[in-house]
Amino acid sequence: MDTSKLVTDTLARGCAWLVFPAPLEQRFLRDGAAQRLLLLQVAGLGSAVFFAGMVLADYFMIPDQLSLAVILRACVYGPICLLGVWFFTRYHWPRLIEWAVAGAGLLAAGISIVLSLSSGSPLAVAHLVILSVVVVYATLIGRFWPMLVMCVLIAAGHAYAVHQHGQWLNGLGLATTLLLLSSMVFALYGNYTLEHSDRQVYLLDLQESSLQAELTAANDALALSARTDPLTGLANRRHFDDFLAQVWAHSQAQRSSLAVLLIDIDHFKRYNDQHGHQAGDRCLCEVAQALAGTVRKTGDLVARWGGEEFAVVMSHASREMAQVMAQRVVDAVRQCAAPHGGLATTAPPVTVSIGVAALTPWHGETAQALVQAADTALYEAKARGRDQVVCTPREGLLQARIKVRA
Ligand SMILES: Nc1nc2c(ncn2[C@@H]2O[C@H](COP(=O)(O)OP(=O)(O)OP(=O)(O)O)[C@@H](O)[C@H]2O)c(=O)[nH]1
Repeated sequence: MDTSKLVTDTLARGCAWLVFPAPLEQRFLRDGAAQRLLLLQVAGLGSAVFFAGMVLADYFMIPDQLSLAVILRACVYGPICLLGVWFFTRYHWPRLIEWAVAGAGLLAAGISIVLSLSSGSPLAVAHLVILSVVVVYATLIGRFWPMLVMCVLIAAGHAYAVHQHGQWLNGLGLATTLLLLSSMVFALYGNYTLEHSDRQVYLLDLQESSLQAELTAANDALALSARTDPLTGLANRRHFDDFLAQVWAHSQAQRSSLAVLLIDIDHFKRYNDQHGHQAGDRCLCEVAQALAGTVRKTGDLVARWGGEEFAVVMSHASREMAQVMAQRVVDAVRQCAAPHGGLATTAPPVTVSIGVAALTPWHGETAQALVQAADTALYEAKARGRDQVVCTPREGLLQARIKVRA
């Protein structure tokens, strides 16, 4: 299934369970991985500092266990947290890192429960409020499902601790229980809402970028078809005109020579009459291929001029270079697989006649005049018996003629 359909379906279905179909979920994790990692790195380092700072609460509430608290906070939780941050910075496991956040929360809560249970202080039960702080801190950054599991386990640990303290449903035990449960409900609700909107926004972004990509592809295809001849796949007349105008301007600025070749298939009407229009189309394609295979220099363009005529623009090409290229085209077409067969004198191969014109453009001349000159040369090639190249006069002479015409 393609991504854009998957995204549309998922948007329509909604993501109430905070999980996308597998390929989308993988992409969601991958795309958000760098940002999540940064957040969790900062939060992980912050939690090591924050949890060490909790030693102040230990000092006031369970002074008899202060040294154990320092050991557990500074020598157990802190290093494990730093190790986790190092591990996930080195190994990018976006799914596991979310569960590691829950693991860190559970470790912090576990340490608080151990400290509370091992203390004989009258405030040992009140010390369990730290669990609410742990829950809020973790759910601010964690993903919903790992946080839900963490909350359930912390709630069970808390219930066990107040039960051990003998304050199940009374006094401070009840107060810390209510505080913990309400913190969990609010924190999880906020967490769910945030993750839900996070996912929704991700889907909408994805949908927009895939629509954008489709639009760009459609525009590109449209632009390509607007300048391509559908039968031969060569550039069409419009593209030829635009390209010639560009090369002309460039050659004028650079004072370099350019050439135009006009190519016409000989006796093509007879070919059509003999073999039918479809075979004529195939023949046009073969000639087009022969042309494209011969004129391959970047900066040159082969186009279908219209009907059975083709045209070539050669940038940075002198009259002599263009003449050599035209002769190669004549040979290539003669060798291509299309047998003429329509006329005894030209059978077996299909042949072309070519008119060549080349000059260095000066002000006052136009590209159209150059094409006109190539057309006149083509006419002459036909008149001289076809299957040949005729070049316009040398540059100076051609320039003079073009000026006279203009
Ligand atoms: N099959 C096919 N034939 C085409 C296409 N476009 C033009 N033609 C045919 O090309 C032929 C051109 O004929 P003419 O202009 O008389 O030229 P010619 O028979 O090639 O004769 P010379 O150019 O003088 O050698 C016509 O029969 C057109 O129908 C096309 O797209 N496909």
